[in-house]
Amino acid sequence: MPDPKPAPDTARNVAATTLAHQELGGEVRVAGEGSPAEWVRLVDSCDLPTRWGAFRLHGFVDLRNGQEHVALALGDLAGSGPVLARVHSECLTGDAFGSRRCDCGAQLEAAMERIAAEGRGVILYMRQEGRGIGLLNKIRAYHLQDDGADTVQANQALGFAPDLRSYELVAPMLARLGVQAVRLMTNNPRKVDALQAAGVPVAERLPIRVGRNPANQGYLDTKRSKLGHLLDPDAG
Ligand SMILES: Nc1nc2c(ncn2[C@@H]2O[C@H](COP(=O)(O)OP(=O)(O)OP(=O)(O)O)[C@@H](O)[C@H]2O)c(=O)[nH]1
Repeated sequence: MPDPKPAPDTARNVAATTLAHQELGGEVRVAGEGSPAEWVRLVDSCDLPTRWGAFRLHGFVDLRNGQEHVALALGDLAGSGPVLARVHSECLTGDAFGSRRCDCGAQLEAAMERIAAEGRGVILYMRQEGRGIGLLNKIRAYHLQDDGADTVQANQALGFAPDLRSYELVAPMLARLGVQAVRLMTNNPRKVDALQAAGVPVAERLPIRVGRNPANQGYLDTKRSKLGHLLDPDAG
């Protein structure tokens, strides 16, 4: 039997790691104080050779809570013209384990491949697992979906909104990398609106319809019908 579920407001995945604690020193700010540009710090960068190309990996910390985020970059981001970009939300099950319950892993790989082919672009990998409810709550949500709930109903049954993500750190992270405007790979119009509202010029939205399979048909149909994703049911 699973352990009893904690109250939703204690369940957010915001625990600081050891490295983040070192970086934070005495600087932890209370949420809402200052501006997004002050909340995020670029800690360090390194080369990251990958299957698709030689990326640079940039590590950021959110000074409000110690949450760590990364950017995978290729080419001259500060050069002229909007940068091919993806703002990807963490999905351990899809990105690392090859889960077929969602389309996340296929989208991440497709984005890296497109950026490598173009020779310029960036992926912000935001640690907002499970649309912000965290990994263990996503497992609870999957359990409910095993029993018949859809992805929105499962979040709601656990006491969460369907989507808890925020995009306020995207603008300062991109600015730190020299990006002035993006061509955004996404099927999610709410993400485009959220980025524009946060001060990120989105010059173009590029669909990224990959990874449909028999195990995620219902999930993708719910994203289209309840969450507003621009997904053609017959798209590959
Ligand atoms: N709570 C919850 N989160 C999920 C589920 N399936 C995937 N996720 C999370 O959803 C996030 C990805 O959301 P999506 O809606 O696929 O993508 P999006 O980023 O809004 O839109 P795209 O840019 O088109 O991919 C990741 O954080 C995943 O961990 C689920 O059934 N329940």
